Amino acid sequence: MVTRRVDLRSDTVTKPTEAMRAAMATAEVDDDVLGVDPAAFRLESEVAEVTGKEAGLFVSSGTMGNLISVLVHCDTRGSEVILGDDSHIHIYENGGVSTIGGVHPRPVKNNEDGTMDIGSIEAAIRDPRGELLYPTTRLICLENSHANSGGRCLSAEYTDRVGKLAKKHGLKLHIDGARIFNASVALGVPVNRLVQAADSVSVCLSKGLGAPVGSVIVGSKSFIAKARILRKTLGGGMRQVGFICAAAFVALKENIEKLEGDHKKAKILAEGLNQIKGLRVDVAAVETNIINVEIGEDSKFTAEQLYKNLEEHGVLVMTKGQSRMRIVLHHQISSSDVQYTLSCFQQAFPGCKKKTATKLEAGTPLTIR
Ligand SMILES: Cc1ncc(COP(=O)(O)O)c(C=O)c1O
Ligand SMILES: C[C@@H](O)[C@H](N)C(=O)O
Repeated sequence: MVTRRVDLRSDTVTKPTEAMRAAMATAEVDDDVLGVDPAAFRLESEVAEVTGKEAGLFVSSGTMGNLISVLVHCDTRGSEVILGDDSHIHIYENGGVSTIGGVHPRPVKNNEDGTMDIGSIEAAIRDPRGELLYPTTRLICLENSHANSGGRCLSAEYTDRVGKLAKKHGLKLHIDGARIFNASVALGVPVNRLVQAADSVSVCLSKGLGAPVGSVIVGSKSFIAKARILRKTLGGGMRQVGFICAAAFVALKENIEKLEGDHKKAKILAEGLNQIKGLRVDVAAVETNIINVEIGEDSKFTAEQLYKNLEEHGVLVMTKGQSRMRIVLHHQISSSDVQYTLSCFQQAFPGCKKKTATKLEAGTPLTIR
């Protein structure tokens, strides 16, 4: 019988801490649809402050944050949004920008580091003289950190270049910042600098920061005013929402400092997995809390079979196709959980690669049972 559970499926799986539960129990709440919930206002103001934007709006999820942001920027029929072909908005949000918002997606190839070539973005911008034939480009979306590339971080300089391109063509720039705090910590760059060029950002409190629910979108006051109306239209107006905003405020205050530890554990786990014969991990690409693990063609396992093997030992991951799986670290995964996870993989793949182990950071002993 499995006595241990190590949930590495996502950083969305965390449970509220005691401090979050206490904050929820004592939260001062009121009707947020009427704009008077004090805990919601406090959280929105704090996230706006941290991101350097004028205002914020609490929404139920990152998906809703992205949807509202895209629809506010693309509020005219026939609008088109340029976004990564491997972006979360394009891949995992049920095509909401189109099915709900009537916005046409214009995917541009994501590079392995989560960026899109600036030239490719510019080439995708529609020529306004073709309006008889083409949709009208109104928005560019970036994602930082970039989940499907394995949590890779977009630099402030790259983001500024995309912002400059957007302005040159009269476009807006939205950043899916579900894990912007992970990028900030990994790069050592303040969040407000990373998103300086953006007209709007969707910031998840429910990912690496560990809040039970919610995101905050930030932007100009006029953008947020429109977003508030659209949130209500989409049924996202919540009444005494301060209960969950209070927990998110605790997450914002207490958990940013834990992100570096998540990243270090991810690196240690990545190093260990990459030493296992039959697995391949691009360790250098592990910049934050996400690890993509490739299962070798010569392996006896498919991702699904390995998933089941790990599950029998209480280790939960996500599969991504036949030969890839994703592991996501979060603040409720301990170093001991990392060691246990490595040993479970080791049992499934007996034998280490012949290559010498990649040098670990000093002081990070790695032992594989
Ligand atoms: C990069 C990214 N953006 C947006 C989302 C959507 O967030 P939610 O699951 O809260 O809708 C996710 C989900 O984890 C994500 O990874
Ligand atoms: C799966 C995906 O939608 C989710 N955002 C995650 O990263 O866990």
